[in-house]
Amino acid sequence: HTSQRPKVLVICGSGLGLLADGAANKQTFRYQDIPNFPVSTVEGHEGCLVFGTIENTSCVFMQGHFHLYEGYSLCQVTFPVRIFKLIGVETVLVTNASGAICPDFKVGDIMIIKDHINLPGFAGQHPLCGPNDERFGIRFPCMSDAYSKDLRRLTWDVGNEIGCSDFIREGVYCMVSGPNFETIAEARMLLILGCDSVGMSIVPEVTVAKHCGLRVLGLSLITNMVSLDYSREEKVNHEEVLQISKMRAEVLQKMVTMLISRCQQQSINTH
Ligand SMILES: O=P(O)(O)O[C@@H]1C[C@H](O)[C@@H](CO)O1
Ligand code: HPA
Repeated sequence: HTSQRPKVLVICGSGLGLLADGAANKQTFRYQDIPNFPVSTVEGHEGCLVFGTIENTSCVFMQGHFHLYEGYSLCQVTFPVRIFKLIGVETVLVTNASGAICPDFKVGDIMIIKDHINLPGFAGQHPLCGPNDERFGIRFPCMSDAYSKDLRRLTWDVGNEIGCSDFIREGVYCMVSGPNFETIAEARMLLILGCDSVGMSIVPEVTVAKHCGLRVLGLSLITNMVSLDYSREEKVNHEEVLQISKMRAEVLQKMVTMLISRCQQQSINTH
């Protein structure tokens, strides 16, 4: 149904579907119309695939991704990554919303993901469990360099250029299954474990992407401060998460669009 053969996949997190707005020649498909594709069940995830071009790079945007808490298996959650690998994607740019564990972070910060902690993976909820399909990758993939150093460096440069270096951070993202937000004791544990932010997504997709040799960049928008203190009165909710995503969507879209065109100029992604 499309003649586009994207080289870049952008996965849009909660409230970040607008990231596709920077693309030209758009062609949109609803997940529900694609055979065997999961559908989005969460507010802030439109459930559309948008094909388009940025400069001369063919891209596909997933407006909405899938979560364990929706009842999907990790095989279903990561299914699109494998599809796009087969279609010819070489680079995956994942975005999501997360809560800050690092007390120095502020709401609205954009965290470049340097590394992650796969907490569900520790408990056996891992997308690579089961027979290994050698066509995609090896049985025991290395995960110590999941997030491309080149792309992280480029993100800092682009961030400086568009004047948002004040709210760019770099850190460790921890995935929990959700759907509840963390208890204070859990948040304190995550701080001790070395997490800078916590969320409910993208680690399975990144793991599968790395397994099949894709280059990965992860950007996590800090939408709330996670309570580490019993005396703190504020309570996090999804509406607040979506409100902050909306507030930063435009700048993130600018960043993502520039990153993709710079990648092409510097031939970082599509070699
Ligand atoms: O971008 P994601 O989907 O990771 O966003 C977070 C996790 C939950 O889906 C939701 C909670 O507000 O936001
Ligand atoms: O505080 C949070 N915890 C888990 N997931 C999240 N997604 C956005 N904020 C949060």
